[in-house]
Amino acid sequence: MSAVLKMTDIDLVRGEKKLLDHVSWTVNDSERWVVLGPNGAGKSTLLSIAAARLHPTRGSAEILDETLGRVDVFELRPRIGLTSAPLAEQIPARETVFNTVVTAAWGVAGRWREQYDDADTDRANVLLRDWDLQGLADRKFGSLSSGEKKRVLIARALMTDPELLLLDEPASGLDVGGREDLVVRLDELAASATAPAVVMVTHHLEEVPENFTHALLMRDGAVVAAGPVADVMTPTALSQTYGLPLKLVRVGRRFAAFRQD
Ligand SMILES: Nc1ncnc2c1ncn2[C@@H]1O[C@H](COP(=O)(O)OP(=O)(O)OP(=O)(O)O)[C@@H](O)[C@H]1O
Repeated sequence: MSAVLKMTDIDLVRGEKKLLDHVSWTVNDSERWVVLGPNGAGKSTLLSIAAARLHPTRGSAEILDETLGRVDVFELRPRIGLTSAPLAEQIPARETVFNTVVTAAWGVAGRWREQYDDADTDRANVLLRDWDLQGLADRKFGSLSSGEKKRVLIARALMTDPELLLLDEPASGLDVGGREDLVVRLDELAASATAPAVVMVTHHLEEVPENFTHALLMRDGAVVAAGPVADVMTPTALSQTYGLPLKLVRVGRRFAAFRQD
């Protein structure tokens, strides 16, 4: 077991505001983490540091054995898969599904004059098959349903065969059927011994796949609790995180939370 992510005493300050406050967190290569916390808790900010898109103001962030600030982030980023709403917005609506996936090999969002070799094409085709997208390869990204777009973006994030996969609210905006379809697919990924380490930010406990192993709870830029799901996903820790009394319901190895009156 080795660490793919090691944050030590990280602060991130913008103006007067501390977006992250003394955050220490380690993710090992076989782990699948969910990050939970109320709006504005700092989840996306933390993920942006893990994705080598933001630097901490203080503290150290080691990503895949490289230290942020001492590494060329353009060499590091292809080793990290990322999906997020801002990245999705960069995909041109007229781009095809195949090109949306394959262009991740060059780290660009729209195909232009880059050359792709057979290995790139083969990898993109495997991912389209794995994510049940082969029938949509020639469709324009902008014409897809929300669920199809989410699958394309995850396939794209996996294009470079990353060692760390970061998913920022991958199921946002999906209906129950779309959510369940995605949760099952993410669960299969989480259960796979060949999958990279996974970190997923979500607002909804129902979206946590069964095979996710660890949870990080955040509030006001700070860590409330971090560790194995069984230790961390408790009514007490979740109530503290969200600032209201919560009842936790377990269905098998899935969760839901409701206000405790
Ligand atoms: N550049 C910035 N300057 C000042 N404040 C910022 C900046 N970027 C983010 N923030 C603030 O930092 C806080 C944390 O934002 P972040 O997006 O990380 O939270 P989050 O937990 O992902 O929230 P949500 O669940 O609503 O997406 C928010 O209060 C946000 O307004």
